[in-house]
Amino acid sequence: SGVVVQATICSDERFSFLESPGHGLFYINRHKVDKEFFCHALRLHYANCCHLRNNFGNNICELDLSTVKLAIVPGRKLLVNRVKGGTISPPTVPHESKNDHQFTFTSKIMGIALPGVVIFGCVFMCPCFYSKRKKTEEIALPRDPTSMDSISSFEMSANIEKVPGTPLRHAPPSPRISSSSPTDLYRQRSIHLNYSDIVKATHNFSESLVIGEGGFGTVYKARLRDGQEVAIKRAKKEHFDSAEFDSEVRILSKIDHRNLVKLLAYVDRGNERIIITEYVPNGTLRQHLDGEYESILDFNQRLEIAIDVSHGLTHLHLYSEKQIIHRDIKSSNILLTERLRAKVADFGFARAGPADDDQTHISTKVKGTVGYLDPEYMRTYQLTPKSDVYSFGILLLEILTGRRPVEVKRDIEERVLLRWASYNYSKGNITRLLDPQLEEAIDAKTLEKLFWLAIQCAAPVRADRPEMREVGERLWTIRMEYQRQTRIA
Ligand SMILES: Nc1ncnc2c1ncn2[C@@H]1O[C@H](COP(=O)(O)OP(=O)(O)OP(=O)(O)O)[C@@H](O)[C@H]1O
Repeated sequence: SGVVVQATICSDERFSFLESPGHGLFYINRHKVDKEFFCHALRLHYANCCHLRNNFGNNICELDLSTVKLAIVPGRKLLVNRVKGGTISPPTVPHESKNDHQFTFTSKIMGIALPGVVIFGCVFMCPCFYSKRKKTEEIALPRDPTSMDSISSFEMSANIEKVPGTPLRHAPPSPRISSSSPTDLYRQRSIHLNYSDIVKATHNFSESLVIGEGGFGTVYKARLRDGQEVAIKRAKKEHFDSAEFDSEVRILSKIDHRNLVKLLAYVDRGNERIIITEYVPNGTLRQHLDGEYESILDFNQRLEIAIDVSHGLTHLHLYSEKQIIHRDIKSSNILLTERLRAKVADFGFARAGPADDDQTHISTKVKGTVGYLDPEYMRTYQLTPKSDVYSFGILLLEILTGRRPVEVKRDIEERVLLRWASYNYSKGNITRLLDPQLEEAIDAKTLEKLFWLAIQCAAPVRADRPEMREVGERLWTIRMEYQRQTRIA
């Protein structure tokens, strides 16, 4: 006598429930789950702009958008736990067959445009895209202790002998520590700091030294006793028990590359989680593209920035001790030096790639920023370095057009950058795509190669995306050709 209602929504997950008076059965992908889990997952999909037909689930889960909408404002971070742990089957992933590589030009464009249409539909239909909010919010399903993500976090922390336990995960908060006991101090590259040094350097975390506010904390600019300028990121209390702080520290401590922001030290004790990195003085790429600085980035500078980012990512993917996937490549995470060279920042979502050579991917919860998230990763929960390549494709489009991945105030057909760029590329309207702030006339062939590269990077299927190293090489060649042309002209 119950009524079965079902809907297929984004990420290929099938939700169904049977409700009869005083009783309910809830399923995700035909696996029985409890109501709380069901509703949490449904809210997540709703928040992620899936269109739920006939108000599916609204009566039982009270899908009040105001509780979740803030998590998916375009350009903000999104954190999604995967549904797994034996109760729910992971989606099957299409094999990277030969056919995957045999798209014709038109089908590629179509393939790229279609997810754009989906995003576009979301932008159009989902009121959450219209809400504005400064701070990042996260939403997460209850953490599953058997998930690979939590296991690898645990294993990684066991490997870092210098990282003390994070007391807040295991014990009630202890009072703020201002001593210089060795446990509250992590020394890296000869920087010796303790909590009181940091309090001094930041004038007791003075508002006047704040240079930024991110999802996980406030960033201060400070000068150390030896005169060195540093950025000090102080984690927010509510994020103390998150894995992001540990992740950022672990990853940063192992890498040293001129296109990646360097970790200098960190303090991890009591209520404080503080990361000290090199200070990169010239703002973010997004601020430059938004015209917040006096001069507009010229075309050559933009190419150099793209090359720098590709080199930083190639280092993470290929040459660091462990393969690292950044997972949050976006223009506001690219910091610029005085000479306008780029450094990739914010490793809060970074994680190690597959440990085994035979493994093609890791299965993990989806993290990243809306607008930059690899659709295949979102659908399958399989993370590979190609997810960074996807985000890089969107970033390259930003660099060329000056636009953000999603701009809700634009006309409908222009709201989703990838879709708009793919459409115009396929019609041969390439010069239309170029940032109008650029005063130089750029050769159409150069632009075509660049847009094609960006569109390929942001292909919906990872098999169609180039490796990051190849991306860097192609950018390098395009820049050489461009410079040769400008010298001749
Ligand atoms: N090393 C640094 N040097 C100079 N400025 C920095 C540095 N690190 C961060 N900032 C500034 O602080 C801001 C906040 O950085 P943070 O990495 O905490 O967050 P975010 O990436 O902007 O936001 P979110 O966490 O939501 O992605 C940056 O946008 C940048 O302006």
